[in-house]
Amino acid sequence: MRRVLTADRMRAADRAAGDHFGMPSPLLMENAGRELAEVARALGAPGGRFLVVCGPGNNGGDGLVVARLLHAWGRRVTLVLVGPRDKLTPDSQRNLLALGPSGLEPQSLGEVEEPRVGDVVVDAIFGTGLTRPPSGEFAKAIEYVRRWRAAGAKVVAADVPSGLHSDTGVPFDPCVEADATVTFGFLKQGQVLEPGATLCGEVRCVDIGIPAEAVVAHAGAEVFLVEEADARGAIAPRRSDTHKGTYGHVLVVAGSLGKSGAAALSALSALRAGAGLVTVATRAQVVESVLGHAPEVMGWPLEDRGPLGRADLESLLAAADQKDALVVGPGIPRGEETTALLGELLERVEVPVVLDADALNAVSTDLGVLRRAKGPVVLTPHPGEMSRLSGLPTKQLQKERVKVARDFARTHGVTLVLKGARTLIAHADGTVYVNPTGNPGMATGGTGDVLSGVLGALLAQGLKLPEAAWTAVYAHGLAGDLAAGRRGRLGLIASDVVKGLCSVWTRWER
Ligand SMILES: NC(=O)C1=CN([C@@H]2O[C@H](COP(=O)(O)OP(=O)(O)OC[C@H]3O[C@@H](n4cnc5c(N)ncnc54)[C@H](O)[C@@H]3O)[C@@H](O)[C@H]2O)[C@@H](O)CC1
Ligand SMILES: [K+]
Repeated sequence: MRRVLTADRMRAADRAAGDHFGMPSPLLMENAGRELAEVARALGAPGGRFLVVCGPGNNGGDGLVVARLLHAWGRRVTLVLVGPRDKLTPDSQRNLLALGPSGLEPQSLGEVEEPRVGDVVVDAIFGTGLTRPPSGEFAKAIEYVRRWRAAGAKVVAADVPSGLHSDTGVPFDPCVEADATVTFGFLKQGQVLEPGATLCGEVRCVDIGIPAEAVVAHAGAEVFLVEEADARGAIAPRRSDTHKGTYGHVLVVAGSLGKSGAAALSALSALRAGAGLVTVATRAQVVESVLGHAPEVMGWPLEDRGPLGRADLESLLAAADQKDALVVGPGIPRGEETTALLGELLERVEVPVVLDADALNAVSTDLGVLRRAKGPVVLTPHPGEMSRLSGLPTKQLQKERVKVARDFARTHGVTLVLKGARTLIAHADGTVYVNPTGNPGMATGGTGDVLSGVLGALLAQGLKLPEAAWTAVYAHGLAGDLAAGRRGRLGLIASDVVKGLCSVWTRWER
């Protein structure tokens, strides 16, 4: 797990480094500038030019250090300073002064000779201090950097590409697009969320002397980026003295006429994610077609009677008996009584329950049912379903995914998996995990059913929340990545992701 900070928490860590750990800000800036200069140097072609564009804040100060060092290393440097000189921060003023002996004089944007292939642009206009849309000469400078990149120069951003909001990952207009971003001390939220992650290019987090102890732990407000070792480490190797009972029995409540495939995908994925046994509870008329897709799955026929309602409760409770986890929702027939049915089911079932698809739409009409749950509950909405759950327009919630996911998980005492590029896993205690795996090829029908099955299987095998959730999401995304590696993204379908799961386990068993 890598800790991910907001701009506020990063500022607090910077301050603490100076106040309590003997690392004052000028020293941090020097370290930051040196690390950045080294990355820039490695990115440039021999004999290439370095264009360093500095803004008014400390991010610009980092750029001034870069200009001084690259010049001292014998490189050709062009320096641009955007904004009034007398408004520079004290640390930046100091570094402007330190440029004196080099004879480097800041130029204006219009004077600069266009960079070419092999040249490097160092973007030090804005960092974590950007709070509003860049305008005037700042916007113009960002447009120049974008143009120079289009002309073939490599762009390396200091801390954050200028124009990107370092908390939300949402860019202002305009925003720099970088080939690499060198970030200082700790990852920032905006670098691990999309579209920020893409705008950053390759992110390198460098040590500038801020000790981990300078970051104050904030229970319930932490954000972590999940890494492969975490997910891999959560899956215990199989012991030889085990049997199918060891690996849990998942009940999948899913499917209806025309949607038996959703049930089959979820059930099959649960098996492919290691569940010992999987039973699908579905309307009698579709049981056989579900089993037709997967002979390893068992069927629990529910009397045929349209949408799921109160009359199905007893049969579902009987089906849930002796099960280790439930997955409810993929392709279920939803009607007026479905919400009430789910409420009663949650109230009486003690094992973990994954709510997906139409089960989410059902609970969104009465969120109170979540609080009545006896066991742990995980919800796996895509942004459209999240919009119904939260009452927020999709566009708005996508701009503040961390906050929306965290608030929901806390308020309702559940684990929430908010799907989409960089799926978030928010736990009831407020901790948020960001998943880095997955690709746009997975934007295709049925991949959500696969995720719910994997999650159900891990819960049935005894993984606890939130670990089960971030492990399932990581593995599911990696399965999609490995499948896309073989078949490409465009034609990827959910069944390929199911097969990809096996590639994940082989990779992890090695
Ligand atoms: N504080 C520290 O100890 C360190 C800070 N570092 C650097 O400092 C950066 C943060 O510095 P700052 O907090 O000074 O902020 P920035 O350098 O990101 O710049 C923001 C400055 O521009 C102003 N501003 C914000 N939005 C604007 C807009 N749209 N148009 C015009 N002006 C705008 C702000 O008032 C602020 O003065 C980090 O990203 C990092 O690069 C590093 O040097 C490491 C150490
Ligand atoms: K920057």
